[in-house]
Amino acid sequence: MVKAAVLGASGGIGQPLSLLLKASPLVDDLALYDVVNSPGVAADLSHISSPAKVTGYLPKEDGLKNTLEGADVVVIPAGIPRKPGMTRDDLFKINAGIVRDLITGVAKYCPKAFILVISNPVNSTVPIAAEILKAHNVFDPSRLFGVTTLDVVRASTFVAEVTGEKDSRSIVVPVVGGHSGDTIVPLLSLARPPLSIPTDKCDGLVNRIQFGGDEVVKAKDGAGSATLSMAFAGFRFAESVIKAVGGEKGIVEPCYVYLPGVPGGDEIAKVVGIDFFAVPIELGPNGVAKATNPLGSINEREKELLEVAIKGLKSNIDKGVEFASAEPAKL
Ligand SMILES: NC(=O)C1=CN([C@@H]2O[C@H](COP(=O)(O)OP(=O)(O)OC[C@H]3O[C@@H](n4cnc5c(N)ncnc54)[C@H](O)[C@@H]3O)[C@@H](O)[C@H]2O)C=CC1
Ligand SMILES: O=C([O-])CC(=O)C(=O)O
Repeated sequence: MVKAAVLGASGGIGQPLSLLLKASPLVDDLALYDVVNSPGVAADLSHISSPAKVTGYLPKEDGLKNTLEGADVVVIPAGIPRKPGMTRDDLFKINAGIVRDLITGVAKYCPKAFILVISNPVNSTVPIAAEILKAHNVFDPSRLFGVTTLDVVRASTFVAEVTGEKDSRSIVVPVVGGHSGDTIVPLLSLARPPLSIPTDKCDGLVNRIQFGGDEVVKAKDGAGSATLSMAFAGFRFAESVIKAVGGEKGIVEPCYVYLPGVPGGDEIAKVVGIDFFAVPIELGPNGVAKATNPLGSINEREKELLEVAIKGLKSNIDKGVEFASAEPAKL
């Protein structure tokens, strides 16, 4: 039995993500939570002929508790998205409190669940989540993930556009660091199969992967940011976690984790000098089975990108940690 919960299920990401989870044979029970419209989304999805039972809850009448009790996987796309001219950090003011309160619910009602944080700024919302879980004495770093899969998906897609590869799924690019602009570090030198792209084109590609989110924000022109590609990416990551927990071996997905607390992470934390960082993670029955370190063999250009990313991440992480200790949840 796998119960998945989506917090922020009525939103631009929440709805298509919930659709993909409902369509998945790997999910038996799907609980949807939002401050608006979640019973409607649940009623709609419940007519789909797939195994998952779907329920929808609002905050009233213990909605968060009912959503989370018994949940194995909790996916969190709740919060406001960007408009043109905004950075992800501009979302902190509103989304930090939303994530803090939802994670407090997770700590109380399903402390052993795998938690997948999509809400931006991921660089800061994941440290907030960690602090809240710590405060409740239920923090298991192997079960808390910042979802950076969209960066990996974009890397495959954009590289394929340059190389002419028809099936972008066959291109795997490790993307490390964080999830915003120059904290995103695509490691093209470690792509599989190896790439033969001229250096000048590499710089353009790296920039497109780092700022791919801006392309969508600009094109949507005030109506939000990536939702459908994020639903695809979020589902891919959730499915990977569910499969690994179910015993499937060899699943590796880059994601943003608390390095000192996960197997193999301590050494990488020493190299980068910060605690939260995305690296390729081998998933297993308990979440993170092993953090892998691709940084030993990167090229000089990538080392420069890494340095910039670490600087930005440091302040994003500190901001999240400070917020969580200054403004503990009121729930
Ligand atoms: N990690 C990533 O790669 C990506 C992250 N995002 C982020 O995902 C978040 C959601 O984006 P969209 O779905 O486009 O926004 P949206 O505005 O369409 O949907 C957000 C949903 O969250 C709900 N919500 C707000 N406060 C809530 C609360 N306290 N409890 C439960 N639900 C609540 C809203 O009612 C709404 O339905 C944004 O912060 C966005 O920046 C977006 C794309 C990629
Ligand atoms: O750009 C945004 O604000 C949404 C996001 O995180 C992405 O598309 O990568």
